Amino acid sequence: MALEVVSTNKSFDGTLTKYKFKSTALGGLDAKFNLFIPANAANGKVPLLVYLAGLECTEDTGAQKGAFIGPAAKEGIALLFPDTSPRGAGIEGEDDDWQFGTGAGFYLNATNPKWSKHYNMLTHVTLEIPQIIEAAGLPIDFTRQSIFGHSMGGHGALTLYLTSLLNGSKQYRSVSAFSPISNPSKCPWGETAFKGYLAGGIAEGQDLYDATELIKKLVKTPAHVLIDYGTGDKFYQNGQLLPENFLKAARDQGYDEVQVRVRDQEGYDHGYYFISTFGADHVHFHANFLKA
Ligand SMILES: N[C@@H](CCC(=O)N[C@@H](CS)C(=O)NCC(=O)O)C(=O)O
Repeated sequence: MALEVVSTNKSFDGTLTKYKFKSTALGGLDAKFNLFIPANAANGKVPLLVYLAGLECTEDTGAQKGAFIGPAAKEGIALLFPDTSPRGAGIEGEDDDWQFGTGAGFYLNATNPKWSKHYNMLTHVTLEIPQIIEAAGLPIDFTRQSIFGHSMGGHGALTLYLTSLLNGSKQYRSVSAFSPISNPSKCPWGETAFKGYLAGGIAEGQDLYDATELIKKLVKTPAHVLIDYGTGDKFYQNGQLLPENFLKAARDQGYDEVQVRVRDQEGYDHGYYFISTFGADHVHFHANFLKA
């Protein structure tokens, strides 16, 4: 697994590099990711904040439009931007619908044989990319990782974080999300994904990949969660996000506002003008834990 440099750009005194490699987790397809390394990495390894983007996005979306790089450079934190799905698997129907298939990997490991060779974004993000970065000798301290994301990527960030608390690996110190799909087994986006990718359908998704269900399984485990969504978001209004369900489950589980904070931001929509407004806020939230 060799890492190939596709492009490099200086940004905020650090370097944003796009890499490409042959991904085993994605069935041998080429995979790309962007990695921002701040200038202070010249003095030693730096913590990592992983950003997962939403439907139809790529490894470039968050890097170009999120306004995360400046705040991360100031805090001395690296940023990792993976892609949102395998590319070019050639599976029948893969490109028919923007909500499923290409650009819509949902950060899970598929168990439906039709998708399971390629659609393994969970392993790709949590294991494969960290391993390949470490093997390349890049100055990242993987014992200090946090994760955030948007929409489908907010779902990914929440489920990867909560799973890492449940399985005891504590891979991520904190999680935040913009407009996350918070209860996917109860909304059309999540139902379509779970029915398509998982042999066990919605029941399997509800058990393994639904943030609202996962937080119900946590007992007295300290958590650090921040969520922002906009009240003018049409996907929120149409019941795709359901942040209230997640909030209720968290409160029922005994998490107070310090541990699980869900903020409704008046009038904001689903797009990157909203995300970039609160981008620095989210980076600073994670810096508290990554630099503790
Ligand atoms: N194409 C979709 C919208 C897709 C969309 O909003 N994608 C979000 C993630 S769920 C996104 O981040 N898009 C990229 C962008 O806003 O730059 C529609 O027809 O409504």
